[in-house]
Amino acid sequence: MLELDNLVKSFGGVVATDHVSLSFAEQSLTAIIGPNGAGKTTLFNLITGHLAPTSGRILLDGENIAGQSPASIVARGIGRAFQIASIFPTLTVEQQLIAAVAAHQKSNERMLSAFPPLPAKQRAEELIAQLALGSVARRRSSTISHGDQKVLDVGLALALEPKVLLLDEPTAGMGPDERWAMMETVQRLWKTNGMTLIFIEHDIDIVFSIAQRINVLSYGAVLASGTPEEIKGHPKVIEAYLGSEDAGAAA
Ligand SMILES: Nc1ncnc2c1ncn2[C@@H]1O[C@H](COP(=O)(O)OP(=O)(O)OP(=O)(O)O)[C@@H](O)[C@H]1O
Repeated sequence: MLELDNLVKSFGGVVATDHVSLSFAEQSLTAIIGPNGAGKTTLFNLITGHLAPTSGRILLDGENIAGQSPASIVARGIGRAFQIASIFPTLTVEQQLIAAVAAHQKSNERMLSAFPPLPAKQRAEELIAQLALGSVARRRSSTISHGDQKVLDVGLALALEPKVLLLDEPTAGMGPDERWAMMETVQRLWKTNGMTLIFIEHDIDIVFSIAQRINVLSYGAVLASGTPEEIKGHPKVIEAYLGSEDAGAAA
């Protein structure tokens, strides 16, 4: 349903995205990995409309959305978690989710008029339960843990009911236990909400245990794409990315 076709993005002489062709099946869970500077975030910025590609197509359900504005791409169902929980530090977790749900319902008013949505508060409560944020729901977001703030960021993206959700390093800045808890939450949300989820992650253990498919980028290009088993045994990946220690483990 989401397909990148020969996508290229150059910044002057730097080719950050080098003829990338990838497809993401509906309701799949895919990780994007690669060394620093491999072009992972650039790829997300192209998909969300924050960057226009130099060439190539981004097909969502067959329609080319490459170069459209971020707002129009969000409206088409591609969401992304940003660090927005910290932008409204005086609002509680619950207030932020209610505001996000209400804003989404407002923007879809005409479309939804035939099917009245749940009241925003009720939908926000559902999200709080899914996000396991019940114990902090009435606290200002500036006073909750870094991990909970990142979960709230995911929830604010989910309030827009995306078909495709992009998460750029959801576990960044977390300790090991918090990382696994975060990824369990992400996995649960993915299963419950029936969406296509694509995440960038540096923690290889998390990637191999959670992702259904893994795309490896190197110097902007796709080095390998496959299931965790295929990627673990891929000679180019072992050589360029996993290193000799993991090569031994993967053998
Ligand atoms: N706005 C920009 N202007 C110029 N060069 C850029 C810009 N954005 C990214 N680049 C370059 O494009 C390449 C890919 O960067 P990108 O941030 O996409 O990599 P990444 O894989 O996300 O890295 P990291 O893991 O460090 O976040 C790098 O060489 C980077 O310097």
